[in-house]
Amino acid sequence: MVSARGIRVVLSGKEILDGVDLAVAPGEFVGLIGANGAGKTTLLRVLLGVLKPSAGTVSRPRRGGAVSGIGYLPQKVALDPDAPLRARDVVALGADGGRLGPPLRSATLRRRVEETLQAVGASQFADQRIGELSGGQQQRVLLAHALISEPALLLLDEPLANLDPGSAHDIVLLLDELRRRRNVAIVMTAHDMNVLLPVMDRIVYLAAGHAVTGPPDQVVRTETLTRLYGRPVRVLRAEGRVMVLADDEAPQLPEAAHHRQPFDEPADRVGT
Ligand SMILES: Nc1ncnc2c1ncn2[C@@H]1O[C@H](COP(=O)(O)OP(=O)(O)OP(=O)(O)O)[C@@H](O)[C@H]1O
Repeated sequence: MVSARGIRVVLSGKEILDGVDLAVAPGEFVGLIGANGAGKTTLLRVLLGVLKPSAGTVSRPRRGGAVSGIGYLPQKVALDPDAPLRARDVVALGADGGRLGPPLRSATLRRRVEETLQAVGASQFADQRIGELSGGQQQRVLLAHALISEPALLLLDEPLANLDPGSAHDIVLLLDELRRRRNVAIVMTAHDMNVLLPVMDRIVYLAAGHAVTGPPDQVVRTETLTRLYGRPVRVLRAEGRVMVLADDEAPQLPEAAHHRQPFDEPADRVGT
């Protein structure tokens, strides 16, 4: 679906990624996990093709001989609260982005918009102005915008940011259902891997410019992440949640829940 080999990215003379490999199969759910500044957005932009790596190769889904079929939801979407756009208009705007050939006829477009709004559970607020919607409702609309061109691959940059835990859980379940129903592959970044643990097939854990990839229970282990970070970390599991702490912080667990960890905004915050 998409594969990247030996990705190295240098920005303003600083090495951000080095030797990152990744391959995503159709219908697979991949979580791209890492602390602030670990390089998650950078890697997504490389996969999308808007950032050329300093070294390495990427192959992307093809449709009719041309590279196409990627839906992208950026981390920051500036939605003008006063824009005279209804949710359904925002979805329709995504319709022709990834397609080849003539634009969709209006009846076909209307039907597709309806179906996509329904798929993401946004039909009931389809006629409201986008600026009037809550964060979670907007996120559903933006997902529909990314989905309407029927991409084979969805690249989602922090789609759960600013959502309450209930809404985040709903969006994750929705994505899981979509990838099963449509066989769309999903690569999604997140700080807190916990919400993704029930659905992720694979994790790409980024730290110190490098990545480890594999099933979550193999990647999220003390010895694996200690090697990746290049310093001692401890993986703790409690009440079905996983936490990654600097080794010397681990015994002070209850306190650590309220303080920043040595890893600036660690990938998996305690108690979040
Ligand atoms: N255009 C740029 N020029 C120089 N450095 C950059 C540029 N874009 C990003 N960086 C740096 O690259 C590193 C990785 O940034 P990136 O946005 O990929 O991280 P991230 O894992 O997505 O972080 P976050 O979780 O905070 O969104 C950061 O140190 C950032 O400052």
